[in-house]
Amino acid sequence: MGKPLHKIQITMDQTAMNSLKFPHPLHQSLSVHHLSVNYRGVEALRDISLDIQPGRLTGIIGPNGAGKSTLMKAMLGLVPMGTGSVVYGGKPLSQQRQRVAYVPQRSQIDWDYPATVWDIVMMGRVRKTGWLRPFSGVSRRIATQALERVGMVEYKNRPIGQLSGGQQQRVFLARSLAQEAEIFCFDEPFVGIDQKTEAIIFSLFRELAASGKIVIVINHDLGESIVNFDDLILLNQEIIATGNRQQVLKEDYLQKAYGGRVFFFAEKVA
Ligand SMILES: Nc1ncnc2c1ncn2[C@@H]1O[C@H](COP(=O)(O)OP(=O)(O)OP(=O)(O)O)[C@@H](O)[C@H]1O
Repeated sequence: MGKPLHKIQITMDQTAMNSLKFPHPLHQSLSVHHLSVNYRGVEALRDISLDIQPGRLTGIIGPNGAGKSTLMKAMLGLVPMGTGSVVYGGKPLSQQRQRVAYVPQRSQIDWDYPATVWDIVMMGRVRKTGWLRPFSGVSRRIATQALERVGMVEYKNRPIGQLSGGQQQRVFLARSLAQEAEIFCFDEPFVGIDQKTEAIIFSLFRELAASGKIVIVINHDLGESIVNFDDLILLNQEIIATGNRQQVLKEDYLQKAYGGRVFFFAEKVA
């Protein structure tokens, strides 16, 4: 590939540079072994096995109904697995929920819930603080810093329902930052947001990955933004392909996942 190769080179150099700049003390991958999920007898996921690496921005892609959200939820113990296991640092992830920050799809959040921006971000500190205990000064500082990082600190007293979609997404991102997690999971964070906010969110994801976190993002959009991902999991009930972006964005894999509906764009974005 003459022209696209140039693009690949730049991205690979960037990733390599990040690894050098930010050593990853944890170096623990997240491993999924033979995971399957059935909803009332209907198979949603079949025999999924994969490894997700820290320090990389990992995207889960696939057509509507492929099981992307189900995979994320099953990994986090939010829907029951039929078979399989999910292991992090030698232990089941379900026993280590405090290490995980999860932001669900917008449609699964009750935006009429009477909470301010500050309330939402402080929810990220509840596990570290304990229920019904007052938040410490440290927790308040961490929450403020998280809001500053997403550029939302001046909105801290606003009811969450009164913000735009992009602002709401940034607040939930701040809540996940306040959790000080090791594994970050985002289900379709770019739905209904403008390109500027998308760029801000991607740069935060990249920062998280560069600091050695596991960052997993479901992304239904196969447009140019796909170049932001280091690794991809291409799914359609089963794994079609996993690996780095160049390994996954191949015409035959995409056609297998999407059928005839996908036009060949792999050279352009890989
Ligand atoms: N709670 C549920 N009960 C029954 N079936 C479900 C449930 N949740 C999802 N499914 C089914 O499981 C399959 C996978 O759904 P899932 O939401 O994981 O796919 P997805 O890839 O995230 O889709 P989309 O891109 O449309 O969000 C679909 O056929 C869906 O209808």
